[in-house]
Amino acid sequence: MDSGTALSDTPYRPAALFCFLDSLQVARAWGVRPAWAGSRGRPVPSPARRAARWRATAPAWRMQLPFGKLQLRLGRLRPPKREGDAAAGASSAELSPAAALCAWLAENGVYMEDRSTWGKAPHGLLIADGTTDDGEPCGRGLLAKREIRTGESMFEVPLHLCMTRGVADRRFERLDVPEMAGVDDYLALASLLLYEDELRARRGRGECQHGSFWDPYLRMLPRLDAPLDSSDASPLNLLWLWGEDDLAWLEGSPALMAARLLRDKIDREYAGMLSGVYSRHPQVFDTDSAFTLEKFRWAFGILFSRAALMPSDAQTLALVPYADLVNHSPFSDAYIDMQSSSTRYAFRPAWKSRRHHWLAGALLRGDRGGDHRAAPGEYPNAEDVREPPDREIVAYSDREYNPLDQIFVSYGQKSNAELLLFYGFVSERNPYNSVDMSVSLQTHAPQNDPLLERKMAFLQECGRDPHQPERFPLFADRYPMELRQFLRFAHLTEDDVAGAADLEQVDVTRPVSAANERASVQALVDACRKALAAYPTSADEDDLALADSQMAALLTLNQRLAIRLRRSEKRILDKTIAAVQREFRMRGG
Ligand SMILES: C[S@@+](CC[C@H](N)C(=O)[O-])C[C@H]1O[C@@H](n2cnc3c(N)ncnc32)[C@H](O)[C@@H]1O
Repeated sequence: MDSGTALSDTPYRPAALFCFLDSLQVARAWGVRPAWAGSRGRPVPSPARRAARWRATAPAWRMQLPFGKLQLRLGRLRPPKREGDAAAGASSAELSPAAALCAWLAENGVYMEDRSTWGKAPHGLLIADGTTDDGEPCGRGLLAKREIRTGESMFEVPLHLCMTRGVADRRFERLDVPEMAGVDDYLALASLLLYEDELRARRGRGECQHGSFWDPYLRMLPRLDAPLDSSDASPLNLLWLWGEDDLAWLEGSPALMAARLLRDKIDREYAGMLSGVYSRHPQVFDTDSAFTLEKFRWAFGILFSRAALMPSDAQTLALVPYADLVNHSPFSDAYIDMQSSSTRYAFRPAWKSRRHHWLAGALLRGDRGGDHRAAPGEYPNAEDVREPPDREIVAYSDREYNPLDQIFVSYGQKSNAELLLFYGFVSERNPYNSVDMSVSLQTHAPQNDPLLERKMAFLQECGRDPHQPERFPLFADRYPMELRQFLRFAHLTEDDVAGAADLEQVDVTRPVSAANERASVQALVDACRKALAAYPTSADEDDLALADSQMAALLTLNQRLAIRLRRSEKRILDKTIAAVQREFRMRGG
């Protein structure tokens, strides 16, 4: 290199993660919606606009009274009863988790029927236990039960069924833990999840009568101790929860460090809660069983992989039963959001079990149906802590679905490393896959670059820290022009800036000089080669390990995921080298 400035060899640290680590506010810090939200960077039509589009294109039956010929035709379309259909009359303990969830939704005002009724289309979805996308297992998912049209609302889940920050605040206020109102949203929601999950577990052990209001939802959540590669129980298998043996398969990948940092951060958050709120209220937070470090990690894993931050109201972070069964497709434009309720949901004993509850309560003069063993903190219907029923969570379909097609939403435009870190899977055909490249002025060799001081001062004026690396994502088919501009800037020589009063006058948005262009291109190629050399295996070896069925059969799920991730990163680095060199040659370099 002909200048003293160069690409830094600082280890990769994903910018997004670092913002997150600073504040724990994943989505807000990223400036994007997290788990669910699609179309990052693109204008998002409001739910009202989508609803209007849906109404405009809605089939006639959507507007009609729920009887007549059309009703009969729809009746024929009905698929056979499946596990996900609410099994009338059975108690929730006898039902499969999916059926119990559907029954609970129906009891709480969600329209789950197969036939249309006043102003309501038939419920369009069913829960499938083992789904796949592109041949890869996705765990549970939602399938279309009938044809679903573009723009149609696929489901509506009332906000009063969701776990939100507001619910956590009200819940812990009633438990006499006012400090919870002052902690971060994620910490409050994780604590609520652990508290409710302990009620569920105690009910399972016969230690209390009702358990949690969210019992059927909690039963559906993946667990840390569910066996990997199991088809019935779903394991929570996010990268940052992997053991060191599995992480070692990611040597060379930036994701390895990201996983360790995230786990350390969560562990520190736990230590903070343990020495603060939890230890001050031992009667609420049992740190020997319900609020252990392992369970705290589980709760954060659930929040990262399932909680939704609503695009229309970035303040609302929610665990949304049922909606969080939709799997991700990077090709989907659908996302979940919140809107004013289209139905008058009400807390009233209108459904069978509630009517029974209310009747029994009335007969026993307010004894709430004779719940003899209600444990402290047990709220059978949790009505006084739930959100008001004036809003609902919806997702509008971005395409047509045929019966039994799996429906998808987008969790956002995420790289494979982000998908593995926060969701536990890698997408083979992910157009948003990227590898971050770190570049900086090399401060340890200032004597070689007479312009180094000026360059550092200039970066500082631009609001950047010259001692910190700048990170840019490399995609398979593109990289940001800002990366080239930074490299041109880093490699400016005195000849390049001759005649310019200050560095600002040098236009790095286009080639500055032949030598500068050669140096900056070479720096990028060298950085990619260095990143490739950090992996202990080549892309060909990874391909072979996955393609050879005998070798692949010897690998565990996590080993396969690790190989798929690092192979996808190497492909990007290879393609970047080829593209940069081609571009340089085409410009006559
Ligand atoms: C919001 S949940 C979706 C429901 C989930 N499949 C379940 O069994 O409960 C997100 C999780 O689903 C799985 N998932 C979602 N989309 C996937 C995909 N395209 N491929 C593989 N797994 C996927 C991942 O395990 C992820 O952590």
